[in-house]
Amino acid sequence: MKSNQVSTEQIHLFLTGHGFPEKVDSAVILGSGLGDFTENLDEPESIPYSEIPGFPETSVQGHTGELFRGRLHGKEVIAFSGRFHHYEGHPFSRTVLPVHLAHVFEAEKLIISNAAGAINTRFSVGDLMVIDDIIRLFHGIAASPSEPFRYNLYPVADRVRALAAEIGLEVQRGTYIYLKGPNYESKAEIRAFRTLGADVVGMSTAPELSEASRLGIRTTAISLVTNMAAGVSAKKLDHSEVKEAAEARKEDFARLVSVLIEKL
Ligand SMILES: O=P(O)(O)O[C@@H]1C[C@H](O)[C@@H](CO)O1
Ligand code: HPA
Repeated sequence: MKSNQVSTEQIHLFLTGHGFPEKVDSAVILGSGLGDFTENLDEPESIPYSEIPGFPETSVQGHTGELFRGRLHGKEVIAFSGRFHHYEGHPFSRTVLPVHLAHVFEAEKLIISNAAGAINTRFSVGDLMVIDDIIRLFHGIAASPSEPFRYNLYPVADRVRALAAEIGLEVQRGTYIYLKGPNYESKAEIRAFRTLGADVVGMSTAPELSEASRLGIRTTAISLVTNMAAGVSAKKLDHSEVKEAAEARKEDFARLVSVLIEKL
């Protein structure tokens, strides 16, 4: 597994030489605007992506580009504050670098998060949703032709919702449709996606999920609804909504991830 000729094992060696543990319990990939989760880590340390050999930089607003380590409930955690999107020009092999690192750190759990637009009219801005199925359109991810798209969401969404309920949080469950982006969808596309059964739409997560499943990492994926998708509300879409919605729900998002790290 190479990124810019630096293997994930070499990156692991670099990080353990800079205070990171050999192994972690959980790895968390933080979606747009969700980087403040790292404020909840005990004894946090971080390294900017720009200082890690083989790490690309992030170019999307709301992704700081920093790798954190710390502890939560006494468990070792690494958190990627910033991910690599295919639409930024990264090949799929690079979009899954955080997943490869979770693997070399032998993470028992991976929690993937993202900002998403709601297609389901029963959803609202600020809703948290556990992904229980994925639709991909137009963009293959598998390394070789006709390889099936694999993903294995662990555990079942009901368990995530039950744990959320224990801390007084209501969490939706539903299907995430993956679009390459970077532009938002048209109203007609959103209507079409609704008929296909999609509940939210976003531009990440599916490649990471696929790779995590291939590597056998138990993975849970959470969307934060940052806006109603095109045409679902009359409001004009703007990336600033992503930041605002994430800011408004950052504590609840952190509580949810925290209980998943503790009890899943
Ligand atoms: O990294 P995520 O999936 O959270 O980022 C979403 C998709 C786009 O990059 C951006 C849309 O504004 O947020
Ligand atoms: O409406 C959206 N569409 C696609 N990706 C998104 N990420 C946040 N909101 C959206």
